[in-house]
Amino acid sequence: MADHEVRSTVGSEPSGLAQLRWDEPPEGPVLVLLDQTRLPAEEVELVCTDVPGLVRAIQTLAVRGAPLLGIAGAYGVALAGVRGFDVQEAAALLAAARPTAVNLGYGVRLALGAYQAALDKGAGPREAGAAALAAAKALHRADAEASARMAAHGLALLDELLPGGSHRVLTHCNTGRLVSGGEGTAFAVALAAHRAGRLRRLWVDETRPLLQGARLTAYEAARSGMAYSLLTDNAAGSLFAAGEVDAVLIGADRIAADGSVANKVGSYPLAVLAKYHHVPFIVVAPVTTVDLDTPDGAAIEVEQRPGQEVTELTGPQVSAAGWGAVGGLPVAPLGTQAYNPAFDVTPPELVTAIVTEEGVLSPVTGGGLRELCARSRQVTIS
Ligand SMILES: CSC[C@H]1O[C@H](OP(=O)(O)O)[C@H](O)[C@@H]1O
Repeated sequence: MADHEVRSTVGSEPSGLAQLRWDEPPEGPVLVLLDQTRLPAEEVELVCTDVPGLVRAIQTLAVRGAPLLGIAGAYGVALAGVRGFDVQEAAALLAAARPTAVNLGYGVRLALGAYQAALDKGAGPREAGAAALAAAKALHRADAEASARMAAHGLALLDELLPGGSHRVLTHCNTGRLVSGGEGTAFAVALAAHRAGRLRRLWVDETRPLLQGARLTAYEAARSGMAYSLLTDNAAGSLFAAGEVDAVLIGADRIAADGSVANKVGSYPLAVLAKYHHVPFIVVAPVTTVDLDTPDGAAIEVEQRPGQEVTELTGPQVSAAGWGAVGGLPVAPLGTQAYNPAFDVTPPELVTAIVTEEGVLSPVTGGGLRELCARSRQVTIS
């Protein structure tokens, strides 16, 4: 069950609503999400009281973005545990909600492992649920810390690569606080550059078809005070040709063992443009987005989404018809078939650097990735 509770409408100042928070009202524990399908028009909180409601929120991108999906997945297992639902079934439903972002499965497994370990030590279901909740909260904190460290590493890299000290950065999709326990991944680097007085402009790809750039990155950029301009995805090429892009900063949903990067569809063409125009193409992602069990880009499952998201002008929304029901403005003849992959894959040779909380990997090699992951500290559950 997931109910909309309008807590605020968008004003000039951020409402301060958290992108995701655990709450324990008298009627029982809930997971509260800032519904990203309603932004930027409304800041609406979605209150999830059970796992099917959270699964629908994930599938309709009310909650989205790899790191935050991991956190939401962990809280989903905790919600099942503390409310006495079937935790194994809940974990399976959550892990299958979206296939590409590896963080989702990671978060689910982390909380499920804590739940099972508590049971193995003789705890009852409620205590085990509390252990899963502690794991989810620990992941939430760890991601916020990772975001801050990525921002610092990323800004240092920009300063090293772009000595002018006034960076024009292009970004794709949305990678700010709406995808993270902290200030995000790629957007957090741009924010750090802005705060340091070294961001001349953020070029924001609108990111068709769900417009995460226009709706969400512009929303976050506007509130940060940085100079930014929105562009249609197909205008990016002319910006490169005009010499207006100093670097590309993007996030990731899954990084394979060879350094191939799955990210929002439209990322691969930017990597080709960056290569042709000798512009750094920088991926910013926490180590939890690296999947050493997936050997290469061809092995990454790319989510295929409903064609209506292309043939109608709107984002997905939850409705009586369930997730994926889209009530938009048709922009193509009725019955038009659409190709709508949610992601594409960029090969490592087109990636200048991968910035993680453990440091920067450049050039991108499988060995370097494994070494970086080996440095990563496990999430400590207090
Ligand atoms: C840094 S995670 C953000 C990542 O997630 C987005 O996908 P979606 O909006 O479908 O969740 C996109 O790939 C971003 O780069």
